[in-house]
Amino acid sequence: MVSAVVPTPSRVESLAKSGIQAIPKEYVRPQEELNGMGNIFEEEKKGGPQVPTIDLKQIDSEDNEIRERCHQELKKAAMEWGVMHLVNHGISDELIGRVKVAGGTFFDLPVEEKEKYANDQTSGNVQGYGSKLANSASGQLEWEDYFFHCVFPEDKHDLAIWPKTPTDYIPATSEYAKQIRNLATKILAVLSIGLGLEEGRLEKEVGGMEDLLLQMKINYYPKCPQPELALGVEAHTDVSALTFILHNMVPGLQLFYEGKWVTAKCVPNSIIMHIGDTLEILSNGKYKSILHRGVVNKEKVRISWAIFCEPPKDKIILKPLPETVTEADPPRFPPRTFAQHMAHKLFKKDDHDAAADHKVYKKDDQDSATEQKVFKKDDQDSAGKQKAAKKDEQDANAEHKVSEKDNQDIAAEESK
Ligand SMILES: O=C(O)CCC(=O)C(=O)O
Ligand SMILES: [Fe+2]
Repeated sequence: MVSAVVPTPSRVESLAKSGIQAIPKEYVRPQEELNGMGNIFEEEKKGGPQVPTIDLKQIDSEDNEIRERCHQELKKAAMEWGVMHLVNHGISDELIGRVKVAGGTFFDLPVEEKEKYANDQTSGNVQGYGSKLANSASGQLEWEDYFFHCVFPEDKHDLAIWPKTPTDYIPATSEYAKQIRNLATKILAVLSIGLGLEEGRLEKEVGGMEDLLLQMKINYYPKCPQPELALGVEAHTDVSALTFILHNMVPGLQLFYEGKWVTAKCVPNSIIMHIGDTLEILSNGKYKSILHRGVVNKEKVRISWAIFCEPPKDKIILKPLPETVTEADPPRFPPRTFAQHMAHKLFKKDDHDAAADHKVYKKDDQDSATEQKVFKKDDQDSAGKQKAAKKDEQDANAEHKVSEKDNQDIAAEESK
């Protein structure tokens, strides 16, 4: 008798729908990444420190005092948390509803239909429908599929690769991207003023209207039979300047704040905004890029729509702006282009993974002793802040995030 060849599903959605009770070992994360994870619905109800909610209604108020109060709150949240729920952000619920329906309808298509949009990471084509590559036997996978594409500026986006179904996908998503771009300008102005800079400064430093690139990643997290063993998105900081996130009101986002994982509550009509590494660098660490991860569950599919606002890869050298540096507070980050910054994070990947990926990585900052003294930001941040667990290069491009985690740090921190 000829034994049937069972195709290995390459999409997490297919795996989830196959009825398996136990997840394949590639999706089982090491114990130190899972400590204190809990059931996400229970976690969402917990008290303790909460991601701040910032009301932007008065961001442009004519009244100096009222406007100032709004600006101060935004600045404080960017400095203390580096992540916040934005409300009264000026983007209509109707448009946001359309974006969610469009993305949701696309992901409701059969996997075979979505495969027509599959990206090809091996040839460097990261745009389209994808999942993290199973690049080695020990490679860790994430419990999600995604759709990734550039959404702004218009001369850099390629509508040919955007979903054609549903028909509202393109109009809704491009209009949303345009409005997010304008919101980014306003936020960057407030954050510039918050550093004592002229209001257009950060906008210019990240590339302005022409060069700041907006990339959308729709994260689709299927139901997971063993959510306590998996991660939808592993712990990382975003490399972007700013990231704006919508979701389908299913909890899943966790932030590593003061040594503990805090679950973001689902705030109606809000947009979650992250400060990414780019602004952390430009502000010499005054604005924080917070470590975060995506947790999955058994009961509900979770979808999130992240727009990463990123400086051009090679055109701009990112380094602390002179105005943010003093003798007492020297530069915490060495000058690097955005591409170099991403590569540097990848270099910090541990040797074991590096071998598995058939790439040569240097150990964390061993390249320069001087650099370690002046620029070792991870130490300054907090002993508890987790570092290093990495993505392969294509994945990092596709997901515009690079994970950071030091297993011992996590174990030490979370066993407290
Ligand atoms: O799904 C989320 O809420 C967060 C996803 C995320 O962190 C990312 O795509 O970089
Ligand atoms: Fe992220």
